[in-house]
Amino acid sequence: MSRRILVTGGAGYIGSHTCKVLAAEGFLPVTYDNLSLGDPARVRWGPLVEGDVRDAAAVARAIADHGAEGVIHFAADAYVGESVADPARYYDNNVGGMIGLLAGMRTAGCGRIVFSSTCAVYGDPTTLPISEDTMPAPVNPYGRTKLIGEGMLTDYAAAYGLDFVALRYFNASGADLDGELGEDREYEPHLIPRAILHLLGHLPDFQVFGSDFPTPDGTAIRDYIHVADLARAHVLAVQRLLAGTGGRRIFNLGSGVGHSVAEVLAAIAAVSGRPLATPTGNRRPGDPPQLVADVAVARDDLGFTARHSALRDIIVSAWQWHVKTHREAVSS
Ligand SMILES: NC(=O)c1ccc[n+]([C@@H]2O[C@H](COP(=O)([O-])OP(=O)(O)OC[C@H]3O[C@@H](n4cnc5c(N)ncnc54)[C@H](O)[C@@H]3O)[C@@H](O)[C@H]2O)c1
Ligand SMILES: O=c1ccn([C@@H]2O[C@H](COP(=O)(O)OP(=O)(O)O[C@H]3O[C@H](CO)[C@H](O)[C@H](O)[C@H]3O)[C@@H](O)[C@H]2O)c(=O)[nH]1
Repeated sequence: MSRRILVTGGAGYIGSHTCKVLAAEGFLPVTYDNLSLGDPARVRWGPLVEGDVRDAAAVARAIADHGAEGVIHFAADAYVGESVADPARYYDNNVGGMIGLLAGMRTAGCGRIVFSSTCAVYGDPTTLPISEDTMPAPVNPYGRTKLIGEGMLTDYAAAYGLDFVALRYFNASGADLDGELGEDREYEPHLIPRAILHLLGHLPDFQVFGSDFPTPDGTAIRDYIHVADLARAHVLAVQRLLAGTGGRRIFNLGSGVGHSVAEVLAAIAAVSGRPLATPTGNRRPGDPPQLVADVAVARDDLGFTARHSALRDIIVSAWQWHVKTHREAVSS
């Protein structure tokens, strides 16, 4: 029988891609999602349990009913700007979600978890690339809620014997290499899908947020990692926990290469074959100038190296998926 993993947020972007890879690796992913942002149509590789991670009793039931041996916890709110405007929502869902989930796991006797953390825990670091031993100093409520989540894992591990792997992703991007899944949100805040939706005529007001950063071309630099690579890293983390070979660890997940907003837009124009006019607006509050991962620890300890995260590969997969899914707006 396939080993079962409860995947909170499995109806979302990274969660659904991870369920697909889990199934390909012989696991049965049991999606646990309240569908606040998720889409049930993306739950195709295992059952869907509709529920909220803040509901400890429902989490415990889902784990027991499905015999889950571990949890991958994606369910959260994850927009930096929204977290600044409405921190209560973030503390409620992201910290409250951790409280409920970990309580439910304890009740059900499930002691292994892979946690979606973020490079936002680092804030605005001065030394690049960013290694895991950089002192966390988040600059927005979203990053602070994720750092609290990491702290809870450390404390629960010490007190209750929980085993965990926390993965600090840099910029998740791209679409499933078979074209089955992609990045599709009701409100889309991220650079690559926004630029593509703009080119396809679905988003009129696209602009570059700031060209006065202390970077070579003045636009902000990020480390983009393909969602297929992220998904594979989660499977490695789960396998590590199930094997009992050294959890309680934190890993960066990135490509190790930084690209500026201007470089990303040039790549989108090249892949699409369309000129992309890029008006420049103000900086977005809370955006650090540069975030690039040091990937050595994930490579040497987790055995993870990004394979699909060359910028062009990311853009090609995203472009193809959006063209297929959204098509051209009638009047662009
Ligand atoms: N997208 C990125 O670039 C990025 C970067 C770093 C970290 N992360 C983290 O990865 C995780 C997944 O991100 P994503 O981009 O796939 O987001 P997403 O919004 O596509 O998916 C989140 C899913 O969680 C569900 N959910 C939210 N609150 C819930 C709750 N209380 N109970 C049950 N389900 C709930 C939503 O319905 C949705 O399906 C998040 O934890 C996010 O913080 C994302
Ligand atoms: O329309 C847009 C959208 C974005 N940007 C810029 O493009 C870069 C990347 O922005 P994204 O919104 O795609 O990604 P972020 O780096 O802001 O966010 C990512 O990193 C965050 C941590 O800092 C969180 O983890 C978040 O979930 C994750 O998507 C930023 O400089 C942003 O200002 C634009 O210029 N125009």
